[in-house]
Amino acid sequence: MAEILSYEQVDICYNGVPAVKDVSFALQKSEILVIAGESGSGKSTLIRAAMGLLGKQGQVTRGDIWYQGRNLPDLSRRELRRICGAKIGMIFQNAGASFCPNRTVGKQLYESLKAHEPITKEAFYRKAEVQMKKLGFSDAKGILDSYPFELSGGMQQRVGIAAAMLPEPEILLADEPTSALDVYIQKQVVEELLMIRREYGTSMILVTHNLAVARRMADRMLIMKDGQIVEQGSVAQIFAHPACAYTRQLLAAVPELRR
Ligand SMILES: Nc1ncnc2c1ncn2[C@@H]1O[C@H](COP(=O)(O)OP(=O)(O)OP(=O)(O)O)[C@@H](O)[C@H]1O
Repeated sequence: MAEILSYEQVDICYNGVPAVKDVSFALQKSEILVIAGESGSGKSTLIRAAMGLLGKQGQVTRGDIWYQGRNLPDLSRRELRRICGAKIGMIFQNAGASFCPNRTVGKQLYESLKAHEPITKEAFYRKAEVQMKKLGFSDAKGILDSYPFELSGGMQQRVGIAAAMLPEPEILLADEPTSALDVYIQKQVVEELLMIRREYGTSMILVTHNLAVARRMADRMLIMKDGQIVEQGSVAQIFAHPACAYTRQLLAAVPELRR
């Protein structure tokens, strides 16, 4: 397998206070890597660092994050903008909440794709409909012609994820994409993400508290505590034979992902 994104001995601080300490791991091509661990352990910080989204207080103070031979923390804002979105997409807990209320979903997705690649409106609608159908949307045209308020929260989230896939990024970084959703919609979002990997071979890092989601989706898992990786391994190995006491504690109560 080929490494597509690689963290090497990364330290990250906010206002000089360490949040991530000496973290090394690599994401392989087409792999789904789940990062789990208690609140405040540094999971979101790790993936935000790749996108240059640590804010004014946050800084990678040591180590490298390699993508296509380039160390992401060393890139200028302009260089990073060319990679983020187009090559590395990111989705958040409320991916759908960023839609503007008074323009149709299609218009907004067209504008955001146009920022990454030159494309006519007609070509955009053709592409978006094909892509959304691939991801399990039965009425892609109806959704594109809707205003955001006409879609349920769960549908907005699913469309937000489809939107992140429009430029066909190689990597998708997902920060708690299911945590604001009821279990039924959670399952649809999980299936959508798995379909993305099947259809496009996208590599993913998924941050989640939800170990049922982790079990359904992950090839490999990293367990974080206090800014450090305390355990990593295949999902089968982590669930069947957790080596670390903290991992055993985390796994003690895993709800099933219901239909
Ligand atoms: N903008 C910020 N300014 C200062 N400290 C921050 C900032 N963002 C995060 N931190 C701190 O960095 C540490 C790691 O936070 P982070 O959000 O990465 O953890 P997490 O594991 O993703 O938590 P959660 O599961 O609750 O989202 C925490 O101690 C947090 O308080």
